[in-house]
Amino acid sequence: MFRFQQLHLVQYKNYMFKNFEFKHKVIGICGANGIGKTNILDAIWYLCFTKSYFTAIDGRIAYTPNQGFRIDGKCSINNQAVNAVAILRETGKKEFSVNNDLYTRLSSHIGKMPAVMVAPDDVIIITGGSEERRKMIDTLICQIDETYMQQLMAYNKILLQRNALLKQFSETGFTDNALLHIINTQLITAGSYVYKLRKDFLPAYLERINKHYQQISGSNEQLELSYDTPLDVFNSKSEQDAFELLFAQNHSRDLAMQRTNGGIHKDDIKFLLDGMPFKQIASQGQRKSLLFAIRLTEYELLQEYKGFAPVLLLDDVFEKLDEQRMANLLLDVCVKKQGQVFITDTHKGRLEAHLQNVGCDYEIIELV
Ligand SMILES: Nc1ncnc2c1ncn2[C@@H]1O[C@H](COP(=O)(O)OP(=O)(O)OP(=O)(O)O)[C@@H](O)[C@H]1O
Repeated sequence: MFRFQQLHLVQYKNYMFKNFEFKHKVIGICGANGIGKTNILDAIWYLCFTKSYFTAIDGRIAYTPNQGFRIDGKCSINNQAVNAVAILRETGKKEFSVNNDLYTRLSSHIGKMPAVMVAPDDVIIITGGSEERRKMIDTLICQIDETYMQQLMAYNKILLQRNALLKQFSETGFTDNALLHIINTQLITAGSYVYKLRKDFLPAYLERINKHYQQISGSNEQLELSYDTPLDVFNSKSEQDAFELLFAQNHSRDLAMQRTNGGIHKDDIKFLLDGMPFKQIASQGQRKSLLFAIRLTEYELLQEYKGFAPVLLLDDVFEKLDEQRMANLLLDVCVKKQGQVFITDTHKGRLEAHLQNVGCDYEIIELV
């Protein structure tokens, strides 16, 4: 079991200095727009992922006009006390420690404190570009497989180097094929691992999303989800061979365009509804149902791989679904599922009524 008991914020967004205690399984956080509800969820996310869910640049997090912040979280994971501390020093230096052990590599923390967020802007996963869906897959698999994360980081770094090299070839008018071969080999080694895991992992993941979608939407809509990768053309080959063939096929194009046209950085997930692209024909409600289906699947998979439930962070979800669907979902996540749930809403009465209705063990934090 993974539970937060305390969260202490110093100069984190709108909190100059604030302490929160959590004693229950479900924590409802309510208050007016802009009061800082989401910022609490974000601070929890920060402790789980060593970065903010909403703010890409750490320097923008500190309570304006100060610099630097600190988040202290006390939790228990399978009855072990865990004290996670994230600090951004005024110099811009970032430190992260668990039980006073300072990480030398922040990435080693990923997966130790699993979490799932549902936030209003997340429908971008469905409506946005392919990078949003790759981020969705990677956030999940990185929490499950540490090597995947390392290989993915290596791939992204080498990809930048390869693109810079292609540019340099064009500028100097000289193509160093020997050097390109070396960098291709490095890229293929890292990429093959990521490709293999995506290929092994995604079919069952997508099937589960589909199952959850049918349950949430209460319909028999024909939703099709598939892993879409340029490496597919060589599917019968090993991952390594597929990559080599793809690079060989794209060789002249890569040189002409000065960038790498094929690889796992072009992967996508295709969502089709009744044979049509989901984002083109789905209603708001259908998009929201799919988003919940995605997050519930992530939750379940993390629970299975970790042996304990992740923390679930639900930001402003009441606007997302109709009353009955919301009630069903809350019953599922607040009662049937094991993990701790943080849920924000502007209306205290509505939030409390929902939590009372499902009969869960809850507390309300009212921000004023
Ligand atoms: N670096 C910062 N310094 C000071 N205040 C900040 C900083 N970053 C964000 N804020 C403040 O945090 C507030 C937004 O907080 P948050 O998003 O948590 O609100 P919320 O209660 O979730 O609102 P809503 O109900 O509208 O979603 C804003 O008032 C914003 O000005």
